[in-house]
Amino acid sequence: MPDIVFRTEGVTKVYDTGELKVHALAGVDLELFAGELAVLLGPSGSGKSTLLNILGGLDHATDGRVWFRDLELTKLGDRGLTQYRRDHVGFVFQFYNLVPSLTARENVQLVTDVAVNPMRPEEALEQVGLTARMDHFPAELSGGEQQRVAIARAIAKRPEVLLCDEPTGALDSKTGVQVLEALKDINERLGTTTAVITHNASIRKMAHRVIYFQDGRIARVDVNEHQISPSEISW
Ligand SMILES: Nc1ncnc2c1ncn2[C@@H]1O[C@H](COP(=O)(O)OP(=O)(O)OP(=O)(O)O)[C@@H](O)[C@H]1O
Repeated sequence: MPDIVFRTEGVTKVYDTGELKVHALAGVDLELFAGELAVLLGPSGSGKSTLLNILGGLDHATDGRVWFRDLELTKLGDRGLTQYRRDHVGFVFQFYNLVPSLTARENVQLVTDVAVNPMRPEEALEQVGLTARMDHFPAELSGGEQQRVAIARAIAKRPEVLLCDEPTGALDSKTGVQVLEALKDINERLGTTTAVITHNASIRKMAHRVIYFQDGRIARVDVNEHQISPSEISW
């Protein structure tokens, strides 16, 4: 039996913007397994970010149920979700959201200063291959390096899950591959369950499983028997 980290049952999400109701998720049943690297693919507007935000406790489902291990997220209020995010979830977004006036090390330290059992900032930056750049400011780093600082910041609190929304969306192929290598390394070395949303179909080749979205539903799940290394991916 696989060790299940996330389970969703009939999750729906309706955004009510007054005149218009947008059905972003229309009944999603999904399991994510401990230690896997799952890639979420699908057309723009198919609901990928909405689901990731619900799994990460950034948003509430309209209906249905979501569990992280034994914790039912759909029973939690805002305070419970904040605690859940703080204790268990690392996020990586398309834009790195680093503090420009702080060095790489200090950006990571913002998290390690308040986490319960964090790595040292130096250790987190070493995990993403940035030991030599720890005292650089974001403006002195390439886009890929800045994203790796953001990944170091996300993993420094040793989260059980890492949720990534278009982590290479702003990067060219070469720097994007370095970011994917950092994610793969963390998944393998730390065993962090990782979900990656992307528009880039070639990234699916490094995943254990590929989850295809269509119109707010999961259209298909493929198991990838032979994952290739990010260095063999280009776009
Ligand atoms: N805050 C919001 N208010 C209203 N509608 C929203 C909101 N957020 C998302 N939507 C709508 O919900 C649907 C699903 O959006 P979502 O961002 O989850 O899709 P996605 O698959 O991640 O798309 P993309 O690949 O473009 O990021 C879309 O129709 C989108 O316009």
